[in-house]
Amino acid sequence: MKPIYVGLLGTGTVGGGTYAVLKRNQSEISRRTGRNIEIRMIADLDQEKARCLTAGDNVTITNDAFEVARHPEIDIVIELIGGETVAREVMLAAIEHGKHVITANKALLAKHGNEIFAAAHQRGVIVAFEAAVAGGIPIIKVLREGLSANRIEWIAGIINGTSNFILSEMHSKGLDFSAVLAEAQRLGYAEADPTYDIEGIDAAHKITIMAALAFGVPVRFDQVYVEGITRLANEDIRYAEELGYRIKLLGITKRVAKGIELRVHPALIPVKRLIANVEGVMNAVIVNGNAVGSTLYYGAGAGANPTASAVIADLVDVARLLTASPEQRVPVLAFLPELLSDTPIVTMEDVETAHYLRLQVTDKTGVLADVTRVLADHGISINAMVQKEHHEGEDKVNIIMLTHKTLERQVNDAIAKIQNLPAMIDQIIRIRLEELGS
Ligand SMILES: NC(=O)C1=CN([C@@H]2O[C@H](COP(=O)(O)OP(=O)(O)OC[C@H]3O[C@@H](n4cnc5c(N)ncnc54)[C@H](O)[C@@H]3O)[C@@H](O)[C@H]2O)C=CC1
Ligand SMILES: N[C@@H](CC=O)C(=O)O
Ligand code: NA
Repeated sequence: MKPIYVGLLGTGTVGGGTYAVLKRNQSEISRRTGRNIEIRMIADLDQEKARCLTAGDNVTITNDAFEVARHPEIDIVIELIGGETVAREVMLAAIEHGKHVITANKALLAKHGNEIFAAAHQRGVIVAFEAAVAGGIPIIKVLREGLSANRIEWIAGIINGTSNFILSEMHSKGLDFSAVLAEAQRLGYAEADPTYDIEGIDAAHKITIMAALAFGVPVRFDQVYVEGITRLANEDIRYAEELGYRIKLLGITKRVAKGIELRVHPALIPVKRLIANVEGVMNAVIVNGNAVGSTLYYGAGAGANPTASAVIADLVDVARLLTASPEQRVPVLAFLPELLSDTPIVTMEDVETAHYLRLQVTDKTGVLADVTRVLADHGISINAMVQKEHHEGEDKVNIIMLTHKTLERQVNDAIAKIQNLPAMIDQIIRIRLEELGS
């Protein structure tokens, strides 16, 4: 039987890994698909890089991604160039030319997914994107197929390898933020613009995609609440630890009475939870369904080989479905496109969580009474409180409070009031706390 011909766009970290893993595991993969899958054309602006990678293999190399996307011989196009402009145009061009498309580009799907999915549906081709969320963890497969018996209640995940790597190194080695980021970049984990990683934007892209699959809603990146790890201080990581918590950057989406929560922010998690102990570039995602309960998925969230594993799993899936009619395929967002719902995303002010608050105050009597009065006035009850001893010669103390679950709006109002008390020395630090129990 004729091999399946693939066009590969981009031979960087993921593209290079995809080429190498496909070559290495070719015979094993053919035993699964019954057909050979051959990368026949490659486009990269840096053609030399592509030549080194293919080392004399029978592959046509070009710097024009559109030439590959439109080529009549190509059955499947894999987009691994990143970005949102050319990537969007080339994906749409490939779809228009009847190619099935595979991408690892979460930014593209979170922002332009609705357009791309609609174009693919109309043309009857597949859009596959396992590598776009949580790297090598097959979480898209889980949400689309494995848990399809469930009404998904919530998802919480460590879904950015770079920021988890940074937090882990800061925590375990006390290393400086920028040195760790440079190492993550060297290892190929970080995005082309690493602010996407450290400011939570990449995690927001991924939670947007997971929310769409979990709840059967369109992708709505513009409505995610996003807060990164750049304002986290080492002392908060230390104080959290003393209280039995670890700080992680979480992507969370949850079904609540008013709609769907969709948020990314650092959070304290009890150290006893497995997910609190996920370190380095590893990712982990908890999916809670109303039949299965909580399930946990763990694996490498970034890097050449783990991401290639996900890209090639998509290749195998598409290869198996090439002869199936569109109605026989699993819907791209897990629910039938005509049955997607318009459940609203709730604003952050309407989200209810517990909080860690660190107040930096002048060490004098009456301060604590003033603070607790404001909290009580706002209906905020305190779960635990610690006063950290001040350093010699300093007039400042840190008061750490853990609150019970409270509406974000109430906490915002209370923080604003407390911030104005004369004893306050610095900005109040607030980090949300997630128990992540079942
Ligand atoms: N690096 C990782 O661990 C992961 C990356 N991703 C995603 O995979 C995609 C690729 O990421 P990386 O491989 O890390 O990037 P990269 O920067 O290492 O590679 C991109 C490649 O595309 C080429 N390229 C850029 N624009 C092009 C154009 N217009 N035409 C032809 N070639 C072009 C570049 O020359 C480069 O070789 C991105 O969307 C990224 O978000 C997803 C999961 C993990
Ligand atoms: N930059 C991303 C790469 C994978 O999606 C990350 O660090 O997780
Ligand atoms: Na994945």
